[in-house]
Amino acid sequence: MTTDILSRIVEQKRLEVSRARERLPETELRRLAAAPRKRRPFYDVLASAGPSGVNIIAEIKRASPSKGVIRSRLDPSLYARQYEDGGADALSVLTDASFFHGSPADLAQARSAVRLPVLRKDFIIDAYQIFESAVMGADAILLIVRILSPEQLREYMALAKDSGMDVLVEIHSTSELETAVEADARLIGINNRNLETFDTDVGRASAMGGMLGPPRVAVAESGIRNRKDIERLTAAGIFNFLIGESIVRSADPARFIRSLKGY
Ligand SMILES: O=P(O)(O)OC[C@@H](O)[C@@H](O)c1c[nH]c2ccccc12
Repeated sequence: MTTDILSRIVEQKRLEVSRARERLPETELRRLAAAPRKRRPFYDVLASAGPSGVNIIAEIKRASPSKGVIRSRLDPSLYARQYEDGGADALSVLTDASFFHGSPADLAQARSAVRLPVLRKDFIIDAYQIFESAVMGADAILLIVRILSPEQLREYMALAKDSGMDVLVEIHSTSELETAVEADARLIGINNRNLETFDTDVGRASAMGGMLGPPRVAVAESGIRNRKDIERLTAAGIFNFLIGESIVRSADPARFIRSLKGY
C-alpha cells in the first residue's frame, strides 16, 4: 500500500517538473546553472570522521508522508544555526513541497545562515532538477536508486559533477547497492526505512555497511533516535548519519546533536 506513496510522489514530481519547464525552459535554466558558484565540500567532509568519530548530517524536515506534520513553523536559518552550534557536519534540507512541506527557499535560507555544506533532499527523476539544484545553491544532491534506471543514475551523477555538486546515492537493498557501486557512487546512503511499510530498522544499515570500504563511504539514513543507535552502527563500521525527525522534534537541537556525537 505504501509503495503507492513513492509512486504518487514520483508522479507528482513529473507534473511539477513539466510545469516548471513551461515557466522556465531548460535551455535558460542550464544557462543559469552554468554560472560559477562556490560549492562547499560534502563528500570530503564525510570521507573521514572528525575527533568525535562520527559525522552528523542534520536534516531540516517540516513534515513527511509517514509522520504527517513534524514541525511546520520552523525557521530554517535558526535551525541551521542550532545544528551548526551543536557540531553538525553537514545539513540536509527537504525541498519537496507536496509531501514534505519544504521549499527551495528553505535550502537557500539554511545555507546562507551557516558555513556547512548542504544536501538538497528531493525526488530527482529528471535532469531539469539537477540544474535547478545547482541554481538553488545545493552543494550535493540525493539520487534514489529505486526511482531511476541505471542509465539515469549515471547520467545524473555526471551532470551533478559538471555543476560541482557531490551526490549521495540512496539504496534500500543489496541489489541496489550493486547498481550504486557499478555507477561508481562514492557516497552511498543506506536507508533504514522499509519502503513498503515505512517502518525503520537500524539493522538494515548495519547489515550492509560492512560491504563498503574506501573510497566508498556509507551513510546510515532514517530512524536514528539516540546515541545507542549510533553506537550500534559505528560497531558495523558506519560513521556518517543522516538524521531528521529526532533532531527536529528535540527541544534543544544543538544539545541533542552534541549527545549524538557522544559529548
Ligand atoms: O527523519 P529520519 O527518520 O531521521 O530520516 C531522515 C532521512 O533519512 C529521511 O528524511 C529520508 C531518507 N531518504 C529520503 C528520501 C526522500 C525524503 C526523505 C528521505
